[in-house]
Amino acid sequence: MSQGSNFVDYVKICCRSGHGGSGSAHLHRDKHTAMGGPDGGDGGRGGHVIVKGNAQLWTLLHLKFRKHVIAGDGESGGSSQKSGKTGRDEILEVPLGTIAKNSETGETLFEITQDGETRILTEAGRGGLGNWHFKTSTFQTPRFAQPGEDGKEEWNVLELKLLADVGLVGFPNAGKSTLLSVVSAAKPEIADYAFTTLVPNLGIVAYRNGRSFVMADIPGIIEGASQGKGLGFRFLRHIERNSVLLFMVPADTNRTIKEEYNILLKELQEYNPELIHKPRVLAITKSDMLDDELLQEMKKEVPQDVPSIFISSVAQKGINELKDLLWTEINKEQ
Ligand SMILES: Nc1nc2c(ncn2[C@@H]2O[C@H](COP(=O)(O)OP(=O)(O)OP(=O)(O)O)[C@@H](O)[C@H]2O)c(=O)[nH]1
Ligand SMILES: [Mg+2]
Repeated sequence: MSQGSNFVDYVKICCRSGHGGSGSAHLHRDKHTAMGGPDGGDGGRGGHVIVKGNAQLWTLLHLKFRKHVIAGDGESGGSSQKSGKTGRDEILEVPLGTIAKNSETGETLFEITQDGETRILTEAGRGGLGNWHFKTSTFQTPRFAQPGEDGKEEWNVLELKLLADVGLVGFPNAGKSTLLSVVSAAKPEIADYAFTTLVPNLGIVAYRNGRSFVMADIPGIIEGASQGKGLGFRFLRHIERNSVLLFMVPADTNRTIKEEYNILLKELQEYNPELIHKPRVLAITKSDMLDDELLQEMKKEVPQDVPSIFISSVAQKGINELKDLLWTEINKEQ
């Protein structure tokens, strides 16, 4: 995260849910009744730690500094069967696509996919029952009630997989970050060395008539990324959800376009065969480096089984056509 990234995809939070309030052991008493029956109310449940989906959020950044989250305790029950107040819930709002895990066991608890969806992350203690519950025909005056249940304290992890419409797939230096910086307001780091991008960047791409889509710049994958080499492996998981994959091959590759495209495909397939079924577009980047003759040559050797386009982020060539191609593919899928 040292690159000033606006993207946080992992937070670990200590969550404490509230204790349940204790039930009341009150016996009814008024002017006319000296020794009434049991009327102690139930204790209120403690507060849960709750996770709630919010479609307006894109990162977990706002939770980065919340190391401890403490929900309120439930209150004790009162006389006249009055229930104790419920403890205050703590609600953590998260972007869609957030996965909750127990940090100790690594077990996945749930995933938030809908706006407004709520799930309990750390369950609160139940309130204790008041004494009137324990009254029977042979036992008229229970002078005891149930204590409230304890809350829980546990470490949980929230993890976000990018929910982007387009994921950029290419070797380091293919020009992925440059493209993102040209089509969106995102300002990823760009440099002429490999692995400039160490964390994924998100950008919102403005399209015609006020419409937009989300593009994710994913750190470069290299040959063997699916075997765990290079950084790509750690981040490949972010593209599992991207609905369209934009393959990027630089015009100055020392392989042929087809070769490089096929290597990228193979990497993805080895990592997760399902990725192969996602719609794809191929962009040949840095086309400003080609003279007309070379461009015509190379156009003949592009793979025919994928929509493709020559672009130059630097010279702003082919960018609108690329957006058209992507838009068509994004909307085909739905
Ligand atoms: N001539 C030319 N150079 C480009 C173009 N796009 C990117 N570059 C250059 O290519 C180099 C790599 O660009 P990046 O955008 O950082 O590449 P990347 O794919 O994000 O690389 P990693 O983050 O390392 O995976 C930089 O020096 C860019 O200036 C282009 O359209 N034309
Ligand atoms: Mg980059």
